Amino acid sequence: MTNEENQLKKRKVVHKSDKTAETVPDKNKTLGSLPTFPNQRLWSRSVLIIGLLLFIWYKSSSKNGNITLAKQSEILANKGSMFDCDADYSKEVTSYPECIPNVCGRLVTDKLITGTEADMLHKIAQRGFALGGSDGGASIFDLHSGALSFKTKFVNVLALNESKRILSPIDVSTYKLVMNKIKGAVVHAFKIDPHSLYLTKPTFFSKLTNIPPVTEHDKYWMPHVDKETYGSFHYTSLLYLSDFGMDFKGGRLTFIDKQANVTIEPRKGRVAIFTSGAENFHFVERVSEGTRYAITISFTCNKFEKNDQQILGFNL
Ligand SMILES: O=C(O)CCC(=O)C(=O)O
Ligand SMILES: [Fe+2]
Repeated sequence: MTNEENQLKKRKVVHKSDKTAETVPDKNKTLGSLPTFPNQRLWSRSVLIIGLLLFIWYKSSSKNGNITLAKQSEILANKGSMFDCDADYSKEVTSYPECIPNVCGRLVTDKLITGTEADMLHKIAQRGFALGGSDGGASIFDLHSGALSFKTKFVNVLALNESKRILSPIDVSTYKLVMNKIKGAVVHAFKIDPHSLYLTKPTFFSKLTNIPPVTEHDKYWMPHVDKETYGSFHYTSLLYLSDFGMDFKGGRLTFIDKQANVTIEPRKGRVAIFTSGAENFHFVERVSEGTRYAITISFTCNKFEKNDQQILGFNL
C-alpha cells in the first residue's frame, strides 16, 4: 500500500467514526439527540390527525349517547341527579317562597308504591279506558275531571252509566294514599314545605300503544317542558303501572340533556319525580309493541291551581 493510499484509508476511518458519533446517542449523556426514522414527519402528522379524529368522535358520541338512569330490571331506592333550575322556572317559583326547590333535579324510586297499590290503580285505569279510548295511540283518563279520550275527542265519563263501576271505596282510599305518598316524596326530595304544595290538574292515567296518531293529542312522543305544556305544574311525577320490555316495547321516558339523553325504563310501581321546568325537557319514546299504562301526577305551588278534592263523586 502506498503512502497516499494509507492516508486515504485513515481519513475514511476517521470520517466513519465521526458519523457514528453523530447518530448513536452517548450513553454517558442524559439526553442525546432524538432518534429519527424513515417518514418521521408523515407518521407524526398521521398520529396527530388520528388523535384529533378520535377526540371529535368521543365528544360527539358522548353528546348523542344515552344514559339509562333506571333499568326495568333494577329495584331502586332513590336514584337521581340534582342540577340548576332553568332561569324561567326559578323566576316563577320565587312567588312561592316555601315551595322553591333547594335545587332542581329528577329521581326514581321503586320503594314507595307497593305492587298491590300499582295493580289497583292499573285496574281502575283499565275499567275507565274500557268505556272509551282514542282512535290513535294515546288515551287519557282523568279521575278528577272525568275526562276520557273517546275516538277523536274527550267525553265526561260521569255522563256514562257504567262510570259507577269504575271505583270502589277501597280504590278511592288507595288513590288518596298513593297521591299522599308521592307528595311526601316530592316534599322530601326538594326540601319544601308540604303545606305549600298542592295536587294540580291535569292528573291523569295514560294508555299508550303503537296505533298511528289520528289527532295531535295522540303524538305523545313530542319533546316538551311540562311547565309550558300544562301551565300550573311545578313538580311532575309519573307512576308506572306496567313493565317496559314485558307489557310493551319502546315507551321509555327520556330527558334531553346537553351531554346525553337520560332514560327511565318504566317498571310497575316505579315513581319518577322531577321539577317541571325546562331543566327537565323530555319525551316519551314511541311504543312499538303492547300497551303502556302510567299515571301523571302533578303538583303546583299555586293554591289557586289546586285540583278537585273529588274523584268521580267520591271525596278524597
Ligand atoms: O308517561 C311518561 O313517562 C311521561 C308523560 C309525560 O311526559 C307527561 O304526561 O307530560
Ligand atoms: Fe311531560
